[in-house]
Amino acid sequence: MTPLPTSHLTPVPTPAPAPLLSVDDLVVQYRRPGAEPTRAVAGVSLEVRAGEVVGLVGESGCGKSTLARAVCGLTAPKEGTIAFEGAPVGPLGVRRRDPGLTRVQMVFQDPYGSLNPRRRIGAQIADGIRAAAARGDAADGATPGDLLTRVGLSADDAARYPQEFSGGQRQRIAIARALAARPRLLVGDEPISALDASAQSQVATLMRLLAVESGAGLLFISHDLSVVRLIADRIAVMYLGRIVETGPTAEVWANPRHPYTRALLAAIPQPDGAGLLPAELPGDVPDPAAPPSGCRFHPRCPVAFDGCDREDPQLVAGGVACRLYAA
Ligand SMILES: Nc1ncnc2c1ncn2[C@@H]1O[C@H](COP(=O)(O)OP(=O)(O)OP(=O)(O)O)[C@@H](O)[C@H]1O
Repeated sequence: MTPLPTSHLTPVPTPAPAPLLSVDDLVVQYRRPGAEPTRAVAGVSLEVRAGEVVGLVGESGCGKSTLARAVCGLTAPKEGTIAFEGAPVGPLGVRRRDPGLTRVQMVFQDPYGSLNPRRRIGAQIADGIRAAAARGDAADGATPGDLLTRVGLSADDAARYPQEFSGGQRQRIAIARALAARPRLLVGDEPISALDASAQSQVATLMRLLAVESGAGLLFISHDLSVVRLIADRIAVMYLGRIVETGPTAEVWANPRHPYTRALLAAIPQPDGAGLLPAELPGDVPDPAAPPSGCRFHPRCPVAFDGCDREDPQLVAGGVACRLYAA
């Protein structure tokens, strides 16, 4: 049979690559005996693409760490899905035994607690190299010494112990250890908040540089918006278990829309002592075990209006969950 001519066929467009991380309607809850469950993450959807840095910001208690821990398989979700490179990740028990889990690496807040004080740092970094090999990732030949050099330390430091280093240096070691596992996604959970001011932007910039250079995505959690502005391509603002605004960093910075985002920006100290915007944020984040009715932010919102205590605004396509912007 004569084959059909194919030259007239319209080329099939190449589909956009699946996001590296895709979180859909995620709920994570904690249970305490005799108390209402705490929904620390109460329906979050979020994507991170390869080579992209997403900054997750919000006050203490908003659920940022809980979200990060769920993404890394350290906390089981109650509802919703987490997909990695297009494939849903399984329940926690399965994930713990899955060497593929090491494709996601986390850098924690506490540079003193996250490294084993009794082991030389070279040996701890070598664990990461072995983890990548165990899941069958082609080795790039990097040694612990090479990785230490990449984070600005010396190859000779591999023979030393964590307590011989400053907080900023330890965080660099933690980053080298995470990178050793050749992650596709790096998650930084407040990785700079325990560091002194001079080390903060250096460590944040280093994380961005190394993640992007290796084609990995970076989910960078911080309550320091000025640092997030420096390194993130996209910002997601979290309040009481929900994402309330998301968008390209420059856009959110130039035109913050959610009253909570505006208040966070207003709180950034400026050289002249004034905030960026004339807004203020009264009170604290409420207890997630008993969230306010309607919009969770309404009791603290400077522009709440009739109905905000009843209607719960969803994150719309424009990237903001606030009735001020409802169609
Ligand atoms: N193990 C736990 N058991 C019970 N409640 C918890 C637990 N961990 C966190 N929570 C609660 O869940 C909510 C969200 O906490 P989470 O640490 O995720 O927030 P966060 O935004 O990362 O804050 P921080 O920056 O202070 O870590 C808080 O109300 C917190 O008290």
